[in-house]
Amino acid sequence: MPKFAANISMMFNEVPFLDRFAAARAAGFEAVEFLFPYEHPAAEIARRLEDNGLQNVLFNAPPGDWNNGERGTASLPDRRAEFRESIKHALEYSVALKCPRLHVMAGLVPAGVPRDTLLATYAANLDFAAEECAKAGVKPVIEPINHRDILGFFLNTTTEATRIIDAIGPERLGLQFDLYHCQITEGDVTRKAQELLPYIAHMQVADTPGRNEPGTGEVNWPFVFDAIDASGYRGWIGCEYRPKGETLAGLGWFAKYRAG
Ligand SMILES: O=C(O)[C@@H](O)C(=O)CO
Ligand SMILES: [Mg+2]
Repeated sequence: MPKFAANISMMFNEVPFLDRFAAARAAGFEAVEFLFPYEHPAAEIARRLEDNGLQNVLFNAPPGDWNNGERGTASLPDRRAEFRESIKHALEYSVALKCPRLHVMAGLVPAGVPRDTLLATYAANLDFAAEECAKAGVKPVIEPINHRDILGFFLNTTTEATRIIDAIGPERLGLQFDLYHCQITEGDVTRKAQELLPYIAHMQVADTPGRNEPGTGEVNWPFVFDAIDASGYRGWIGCEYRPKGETLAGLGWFAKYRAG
């Protein structure tokens, strides 16, 4: 049976962030993921997890100035010192939250910098992240993102991602396989999920084209989820979607997967 984690950056926005843990648990989730925990003390988030019997399975390293459009610093040559600090800061949270995966975002391609320079920076930074994460028992992950949601993002395809993962070592760096981005950029999501299994350390889903809950768009999710399960994937699948209406009203698809 596939295991689903609620993405509480997108789901349960009816209540403030710290109250979304209880809301996710009440809806039948045993795990949560979110983009960024840094506005809240790690101890407070740890308490919410504990109080609600939830695991935290993924969050992102600090992405630079998110509110001003930045989407990660891992490929940016002039941000290496900041990148290193961001990984150390993230890992303090990983340890406190007992979170096994850390998403490291590549960043937006800056004008006038050769792609080779960005790639060399990306590789060096990911090697550093892998080293630091390993000491904390965490696996860093990278995610190819489509150009519609994040125009100009450095990492767009699973082929680019697996190339860099092979260079760093698949045991040190994993693929965050977001089927929503894959469906937009590449398609063939079921085959991709099966073929990329050796690289995948986390999955995420949303229906296309609207990025809403499974069943609101073009993908046959029961078929895809059955195939993922049959492939032997036993990791978490994050529900990284914007509910079309109320979060609870859109959880019909989840009824057959919820615990208990
Ligand atoms: O798919 C996404 O958008 C996210 O997983 C993310 O981490 C950054 O936007
Ligand atoms: Mg994603």
